[in-house]
Amino acid sequence: MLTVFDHPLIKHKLTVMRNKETGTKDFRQNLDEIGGLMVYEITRDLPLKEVDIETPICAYKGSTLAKEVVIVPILRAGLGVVNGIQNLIPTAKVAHIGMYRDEETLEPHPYFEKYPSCMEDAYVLIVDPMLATGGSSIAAIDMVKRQGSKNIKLVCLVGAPEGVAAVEKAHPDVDIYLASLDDHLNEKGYIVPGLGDAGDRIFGTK
Ligand SMILES: O=P(O)(O)OC[C@H]1O[C@H](OP(=O)(O)OP(=O)(O)O)[C@H](O)[C@@H]1O
Ligand SMILES: O=c1cc[nH]c(=O)[nH]1
Ligand SMILES: [Mg+2]
Repeated sequence: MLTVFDHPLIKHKLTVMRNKETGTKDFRQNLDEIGGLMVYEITRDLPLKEVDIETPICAYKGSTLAKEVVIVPILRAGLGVVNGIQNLIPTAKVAHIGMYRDEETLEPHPYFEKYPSCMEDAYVLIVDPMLATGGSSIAAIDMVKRQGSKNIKLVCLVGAPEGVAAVEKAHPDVDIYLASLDDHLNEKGYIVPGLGDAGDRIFGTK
């Protein structure tokens, strides 16, 4: 299932990010904020468990999160989405998947993976600002599934129709969330209109 968020705050912040005049600091800040806004909606289905506590006044049956939440950024650019989610879910654990896309072939190349021990039963959010051909996301979902995870969501900011179709075909059980479904990929595999190279804009490496 694909969900594209239609919210004025997300549209406003994404426009700031798309603007080529926006520098690293504001790019990162808006990415943080959009990540938080998206995750607030995405996590409506987070399971809760009942807990007995005492308020200063009386006994109370309350609710706490029933599952571990694991954020899985696809390095490097995915790191830019972690902070905004952790602000809302400070107990979330963070796995890391290192992956770069070959500039010529556009094939994904994994170079690092590290997971917490709770992956099998966790509520997993794979995060990356960009879903272009879908190769990196598909490879990351494959890797997370090899850890035994079943409850996986893919959270990206900007997606291309080609990438969405590829992920839906490879992993029909994984819900995809976007802030914007853009128009197409150009001949170099960049999303149009997009926001350029997200990793470079987050880390100032251009
Ligand atoms: O859908 P795809 O065609 O696979 O492209 C998307 C991937 O490309 C970018 O990463 P990049 O390879 O630039 O690595 P970086 O984050 O280190 O810059 C982006 O952050 C995604 O991970
Ligand atoms: O448009 C794109 C496509 C892949 N990776 C990016 O950072 N931007
Ligand atoms: Mg990059």
